[in-house]
Amino acid sequence: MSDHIRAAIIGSTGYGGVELFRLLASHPYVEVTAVISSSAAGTLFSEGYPHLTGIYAGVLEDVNPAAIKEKADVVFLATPPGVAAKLAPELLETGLKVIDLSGDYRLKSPALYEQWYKKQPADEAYLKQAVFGLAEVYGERVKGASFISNPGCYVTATTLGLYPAVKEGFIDPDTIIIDAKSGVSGAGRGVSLGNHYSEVNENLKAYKLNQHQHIPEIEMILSDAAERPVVTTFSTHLIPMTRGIMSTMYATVQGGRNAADFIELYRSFYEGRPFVRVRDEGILPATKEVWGSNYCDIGFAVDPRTGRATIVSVIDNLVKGAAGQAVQNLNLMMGWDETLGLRFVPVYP
Ligand SMILES: NC(=O)C1=CN([C@@H]2O[C@H](COP(=O)(O)OP(=O)(O)OC[C@H]3O[C@@H](n4cnc5c(N)ncnc54)[C@H](OP(=O)(O)O)[C@@H]3O)[C@@H](O)[C@H]2O)C=CC1
Ligand SMILES: CC(=O)N[C@@H](CCC(=O)OP(=O)(O)O)C(=O)O
Repeated sequence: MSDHIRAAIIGSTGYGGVELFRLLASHPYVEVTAVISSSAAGTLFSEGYPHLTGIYAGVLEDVNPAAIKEKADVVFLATPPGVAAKLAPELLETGLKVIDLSGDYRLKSPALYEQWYKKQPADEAYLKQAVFGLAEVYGERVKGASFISNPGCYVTATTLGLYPAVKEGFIDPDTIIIDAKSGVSGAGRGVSLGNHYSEVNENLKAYKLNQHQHIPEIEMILSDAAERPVVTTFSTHLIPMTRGIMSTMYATVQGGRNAADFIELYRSFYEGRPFVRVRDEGILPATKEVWGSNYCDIGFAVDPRTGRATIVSVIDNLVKGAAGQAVQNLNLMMGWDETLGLRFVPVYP
């Protein structure tokens, strides 16, 4: 077990990449030795991100696997879909450890990836090699791995909120409906018509209904929990805030369980996992309560009149939904305490 490593970030000019930099900059065992850009190499990192003035004096570097290997032991890919599919094999072949934040290695079926992402899938041998890092569920597999595929942001909030109830038969998996909402940083730093200020401000929009690329990833995890195929309705909405995801999930309760039973199950399932916090009965979490942190907070309401449970799960999309969970996975990979570099209180208000 090593106690110091050097990290490179590809896609550092994006929101996921710059959030990785923020977290790694205060990690006790990690030094960021390269920030990489495919379009702005040679310019100062702080030029695009003035909040880093006086914090990181280095320039952005080219995407060159051999050169990255000279400077780093682990590389994070915070790049758009399709980039890691091509780049990760080359990075792995140099001997680098790789943590990919994109969706390129999450689905193990190339055909399924092509269907939902409309892009050329990664090589099947590398798809098999990538360990899916939903840390609180598959953390044991992450330990000692050298290639991690970090889960999607919506997927993290949703499946941490559903997995114990499906696994233990508290809800009927065939009745699940997921209503999810994200802040605009979930769409990355690039500007498009759908996410500029006057389109988003004072507005609430549903998008990608029945077509969201996270649907097969959610179904992969729920099917694993149920030990049979599960399909689900998953609806996404864009809300006028910067960070945060709330997944509100509805399902028919089995076995007459009440909210107290759910709370007891979840507290037991996530015991010893410091980043999942289960609210007391009658208290539902809000996105602001996890803002800037690696927490996933979960609350329950069970309606005896309808026989349905409502599960509310919140995360910060850029932390637990992306960079924070990637750092958590690095900690698990390296055999370190999973909270290293992530022990901070949410920003409030
Ligand atoms: N935003 C979020 O909340 C979450 C994002 N993700 C995933 O993480 C990844 C990054 O997302 P996000 O940071 O939001 O996106 P951004 O659009 O903000 O950033 C992506 C960065 O990737 C770089 N890039 C683009 N093309 C290439 C290429 N061919 N080779 C190398 N680098 C390239 C660009 O930088 P440059 O031009 O400088 O190279 C760009 O800044 C995506 O796959 C996203 O789906 C996952 C969970 C949550
Ligand atoms: C608000 C918003 O647009 N969010 C993005 C989340 C994208 C993402 O995180 O993509 P992958 O996890 O698939 O890499 C979306 O809904 O597509």
